[in-house]
Amino acid sequence: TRSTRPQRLLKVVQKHATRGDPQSVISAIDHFCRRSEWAMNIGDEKGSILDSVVSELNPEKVLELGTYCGYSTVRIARLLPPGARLITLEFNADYAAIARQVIAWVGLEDKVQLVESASEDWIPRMTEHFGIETFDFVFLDHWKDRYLPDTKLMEGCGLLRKGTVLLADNVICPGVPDYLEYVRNSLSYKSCYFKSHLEYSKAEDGLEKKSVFLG
Ligand SMILES: O=C(NC/C=C/[C@H]1O[C@@H](n2cnc3c(NCCO)ncnc32)[C@H](O)[C@@H]1O)c1cc(-c2ccc(F)cc2)cc(O)c1O
Ligand SMILES: [Mg+2]
Repeated sequence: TRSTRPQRLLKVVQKHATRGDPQSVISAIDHFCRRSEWAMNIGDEKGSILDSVVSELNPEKVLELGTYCGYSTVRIARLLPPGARLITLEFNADYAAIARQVIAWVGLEDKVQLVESASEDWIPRMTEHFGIETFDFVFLDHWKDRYLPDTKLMEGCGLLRKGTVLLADNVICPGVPDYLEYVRNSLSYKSCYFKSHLEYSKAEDGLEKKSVFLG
């Protein structure tokens, strides 16, 4: 049977990227998605904004919702200081298998823990299973109708502290209207919008960065 797009993306990484070199993996995936097959990675333009938010924050404990093929996982993990940890949740077994191989290719397994599970099942287990009380940085890039319920779940589980930064992809395209309305009107967040473009496209898209300042 025909291979899947994530399988073809992994082949491109294994053929064109250098083991242990995150930048070469990022470049190989971006080239493939721009020139051969579009895929829903954050991409290079929004990815640079993600890089600057992570670099400025220097987080120790990071949560990513929606791994897909691991492109943003690699972008984030490559910037983390020694001892920092990134937990990424992916409930599709096929995508998780691809992402594990991409993460292994760049040699970032010691910083990244991929949990093959739905976010709503694992957010409540972060403390007892990983000993994580609160996260410093959360990247949301999973189903768009799950950003708001999962944010409320993280609040309810006490995983967000004063200063925790949440960064959400696709706030314009495909869009996350309920999430935007909530975080822009809620008194416990201040937020800013980074205007950009949909990955590998000229369509408008953007990232919304929120920092929790009232615990
Ligand atoms: O739909 C988009 N992303 C979804 C990502 C889903 C990934 O995350 C995984 N996932 C989903 N929910 C959960 C979950 N928990 C929730 C469910 O229990 N727990 C764990 N993992 C979860 C999926 O298995 C996938 O791996 C998107 C679309 C466009 C787009 C724009 C324009 C177009 F024309 C077309 C497409 C651009 C983008 O950047 C996009 O991110
Ligand atoms: Mg996205």
